[in-house]
Amino acid sequence: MVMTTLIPESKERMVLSDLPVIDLSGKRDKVRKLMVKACEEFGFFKVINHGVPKEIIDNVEKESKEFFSLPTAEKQKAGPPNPLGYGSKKIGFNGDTGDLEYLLFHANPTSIYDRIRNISSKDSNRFSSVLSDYVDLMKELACDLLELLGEGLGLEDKKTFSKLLKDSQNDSLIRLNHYPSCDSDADQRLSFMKTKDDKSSRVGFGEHSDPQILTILRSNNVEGLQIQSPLDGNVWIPVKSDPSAFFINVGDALQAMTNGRFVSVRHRAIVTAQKSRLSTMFFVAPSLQACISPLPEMVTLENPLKYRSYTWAEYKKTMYSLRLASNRLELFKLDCNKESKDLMR
Ligand SMILES: C=C1C[C@]23C[C@@]1(O)CC[C@H]2[C@@]12CC[C@H](O)[C@@](C)(C(=O)O1)[C@H]2[C@@H]3C(=O)O
Ligand SMILES: O=C(O)CCC(=O)C(=O)O
Ligand SMILES: [Fe+2]
Repeated sequence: MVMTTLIPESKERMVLSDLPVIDLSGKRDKVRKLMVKACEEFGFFKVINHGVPKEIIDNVEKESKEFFSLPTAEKQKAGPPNPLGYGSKKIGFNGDTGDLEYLLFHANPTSIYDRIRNISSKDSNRFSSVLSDYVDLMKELACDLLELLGEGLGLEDKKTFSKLLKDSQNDSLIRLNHYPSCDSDADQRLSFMKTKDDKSSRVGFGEHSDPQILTILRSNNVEGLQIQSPLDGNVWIPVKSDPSAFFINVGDALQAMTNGRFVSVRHRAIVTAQKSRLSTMFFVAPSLQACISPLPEMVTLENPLKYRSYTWAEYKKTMYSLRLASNRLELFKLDCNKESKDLMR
């Protein structure tokens, strides 16, 4: 099992030798400890030996590649992004743009099938069944990870997190992103940014944190994902692509439930490659009625209550009214000093 730590380069600057890699075939008690450490330090880790069959992963990549190569009019049959459906360039409702196209669905077979059955030039049954199989496996993997985290944190109910996903009304999503290669005509039109080595690159998906509990990301063999350094918000750490692995990130809801012990990592996707990039995200979300609030065992005198309770529906309403880069969870933060004083009274 590989697990690396921060290496101080100088007093002012720290560099990350590598990001945490967790081998899920390792001993359970070691795996859960490493996962908790990774969620506290980075809000991000990679999992290997995850047990998801390569064939299923390859099928998703093949089907999404085929879908994104269809004529625009065909892709649009998956519906305008309202917010679910097929979207291109526009992200959300508040003026965010990026150099990508995407499919965004509720992660259940009926929603997936309903969205893609109208795409006549594609075997939509096959596409739906490949995605549904993938979603089933993502749910299984996510439940395992959430239970490991519950155990690792020593929660009284180890299934606190996984129960939210097991709820039949869960609001989890599946997203397929396609970032065209740099030499496309879109080059001329899109916003540019400077990377660390001063090379120009395009914004694929701008910086943000994921609002949900946990995200499981997988991409083809093309770089692009970056996470914000936990030590310096101006430093972006490139994540080396690994198509055989999954990348896990903590979302805002898990940060809130752990009362800030786990960090919802800010991340972004940039486009520098000469090859187009395909990524698939499974976002674990509770039901709309679920109440998200810091767990009692996460609130201590040293770490007083940081967030107010909210329903997932309330959080979604807020997030859709804001820009991609906004720090949504800040709006649910309590005045820690005031709360501690109240507790002491
Ligand atoms: C600009 C937006 C797009 C987004 C909803 C939002 O108003 C703010 C959060 C965005 C995000 C980021 C993570 C996921 O990709 C996503 C599906 C989500 O749940 O929150 C997107 C939303 C979206 O693309 O609809
Ligand atoms: O495509 C990627 O690698 C990241 C996309 C992302 O962060 C998202 O869709 O929320
Ligand atoms: Fe994201």
